[in-house]
Amino acid sequence: MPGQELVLILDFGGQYTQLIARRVRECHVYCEIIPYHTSLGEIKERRPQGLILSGGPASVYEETAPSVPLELFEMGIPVLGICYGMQLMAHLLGGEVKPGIYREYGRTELYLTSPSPLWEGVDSPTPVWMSHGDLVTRVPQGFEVTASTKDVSVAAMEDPYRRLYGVQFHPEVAHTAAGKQIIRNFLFKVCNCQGTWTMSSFIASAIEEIRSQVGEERALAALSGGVDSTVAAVLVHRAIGNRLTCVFVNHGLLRKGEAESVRAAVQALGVPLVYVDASARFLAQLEGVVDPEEKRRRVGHEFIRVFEEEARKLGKVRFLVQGTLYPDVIESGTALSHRIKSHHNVGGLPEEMELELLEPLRYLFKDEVRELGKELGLPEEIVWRQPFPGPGLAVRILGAVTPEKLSLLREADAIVTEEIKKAGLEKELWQYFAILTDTRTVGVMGDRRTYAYTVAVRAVESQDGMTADWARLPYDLLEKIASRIVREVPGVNRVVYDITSKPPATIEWE
Ligand SMILES: Nc1ncnc2c1ncn2[C@@H]1O[C@H](COP(=O)(O)OP(=O)(O)OP(=O)(O)O)[C@@H](O)[C@H]1O
Ligand SMILES: O=c1[nH]c(=O)c2[nH+]cn([C@@H]3O[C@H](COP(=O)(O)O)[C@@H](O)[C@H]3O)c2[nH]1
Ligand SMILES: NC(=O)CC[C@H](N)C(=O)O
Ligand SMILES: [Mg+2]
Repeated sequence: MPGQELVLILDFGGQYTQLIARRVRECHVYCEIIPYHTSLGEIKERRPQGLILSGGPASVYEETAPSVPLELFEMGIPVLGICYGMQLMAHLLGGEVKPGIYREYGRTELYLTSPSPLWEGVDSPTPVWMSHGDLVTRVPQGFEVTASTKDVSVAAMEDPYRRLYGVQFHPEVAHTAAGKQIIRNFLFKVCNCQGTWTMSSFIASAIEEIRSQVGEERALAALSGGVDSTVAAVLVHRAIGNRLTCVFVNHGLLRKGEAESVRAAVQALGVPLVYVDASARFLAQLEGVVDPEEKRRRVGHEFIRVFEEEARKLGKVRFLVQGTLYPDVIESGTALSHRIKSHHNVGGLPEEMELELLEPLRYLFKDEVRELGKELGLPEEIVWRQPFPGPGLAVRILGAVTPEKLSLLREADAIVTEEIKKAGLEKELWQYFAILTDTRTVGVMGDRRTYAYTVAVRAVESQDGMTADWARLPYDLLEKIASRIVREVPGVNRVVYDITSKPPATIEWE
C-alpha cells in the first residue's frame, strides 16, 4: 500500500510466519510476508520501517541453510530475528550457533536479565513458547544477552546501536503471554511506527488503485454472497460504478433459502447483479459422481463455462474480480505443500477467459475483510456470514448427489443454523453445518423399525480456516439439534457430532 507504514517479514519456512503477520497487523501496522531470498534492492525500494526474520526448520550451520546477505543488517533498518531468524543473525554476524543437547518444545519461563525496549511492560519471569533444537552459544560482537531460561542462556540478545534484536522463543504464538506486547514494543519503541493501518485508510487507497488499474474498462465479479466476494465487489463498485457487473450462480448446491437471500441482500447494496439459475446443468454434471475430487473438478469446470457465457453476453469485459485473501496467496506460494483437496477456485478462469484478475483483498486476512465490510456499511448478515465452499452442498453429501439428498440436507442444515443462531453462538464459531453421510442405520420410531440416514453435525472454531478446533457446544444445544433433525427431517434417524480437529481432519468432509 503506497504511503503506508510497512514492516517486511522474511519467511524462512516457519510454521508460525503467518501468525507474525497477524500480530503485526493487530498493532495497526501494515506488513507483508516475503521470501527470504528477496533481493536487498527490492527490500530497500519498499522502505520498510522494520524487518522481521521468521523461524524455520533448517539449521544455520548446514550448508544448504537459507540465508541472507550480511548487508541486510547494515541498512540501518531495525531487525527482529525470531528463533531461526535470531540464530541466522548470530551466525552471520560472528556469533556461534550449535545443536543443543535436546530439543526444547513448549512452554518455559523467561527471565529478563537486562533492560531492553522489547521488555517494556513485560514481567519477569514470563511464560514463553519455545520450538527449537539449536542454540546461540556465543553472541556476536556488540550484542548483549537480555533474557535467559533454565536451559537456554541466550534466550534473547540485542545490539541497541545497530537496532538488531533476536529472540529464541516465539512471541507470535498465543502461549507466549507477553508476545504481543514484545512485538508491539519492537514496532513502536524500536521501529518508531505510529500504527496508522486501519480499514478506513485502506478503502481510500484501494479505490484509487482499482481506478488506475481498470481505467475505462469493464469488470465482472463472480459473487457468491460470501463475505469475501461481496466485499471485493462492493469495493470495486465504489471505484468504477456501473462498469462492474456481478454474476451470482445458483448451482443447485446452495443452502435453504440462500438463492433468495443473496439476491435480496445484493440488490439492497445497489450493485448490478445478474442471477443465473444453472442448477439443472450442475446436477447433470454431478449425476452418479462419488469421488470428492471429481465432484470438485466438475463443479469448478461448470462454473467456468457459466462465467464465460455471461461475460460474452455482457460484451467487452476485461477484468474478473475475485475475493482472494492473503492466506490463499500465502498458501499457493508454498510450492512444496501437498494438495489436500482442490479448493474450487476461479484461479483456473483467467487464461481460458482471457480475463485479468482484480483482487483487491489479496493482502487481507478474513477478520480484516469483515472489518472492511463493516466500514463499507454492509449488513451484519453478510459481514458475519460463515464461509461456504464454492462446490456447496456437493461436498457435504457423501456419495452421489441427488435432488432428494439435497433437499434432505438443506432441511437438516437449516435446523443447525437456526439453533446455533438462537443460542447466540454464530459469531464465536467459524463454521457450523450438517453433512449427509451415506451410512444408514437401524432405529426405532413410534414402535416401528426404521432404516435411515445418519446426519453429522460439524461446528468448529478457527481464526483463518487453516487449523480448526471442534467446538465444545453445550450438550443441551446438541440434544436440541439432534432431536429436531430426527423429528423434522424424514429419512434421518440418527445424528452424530464430529469431534475431530483440523489437523488431522479437514473442516469439510470431502
Ligand atoms: N454461487 C456462486 N456464484 C458466483 N460465484 C461464486 C459462487 N460460489 C463461489 N463463487 C466464486 O468463487 C470464489 C471463492 O468462493 P469462496 O467461498 O472461497 O469465497 P466467498 O464465497 O467470497 O467467501 P466465503 O469464503 O466467506 O464463502 C468467490 O469469491 C466467488 O468469486
Ligand atoms: O471456496 C471454497 N472452495 C472450496 O472448494 C472449498 N473447500 C473448502 N472450503 C472452505 O475452506 C476452509 C477450509 O476447508 P477444509 O478444512 O475442508 O480444507 C473451510 O472454511 C471450507 O468451508 C472451500 N472454499
Ligand atoms: N523454530 C525454529 O525457527 C527452529 C530453528 C532451528 N531449526 C532449530 O531447531 O533451532
Ligand atoms: Mg463462499
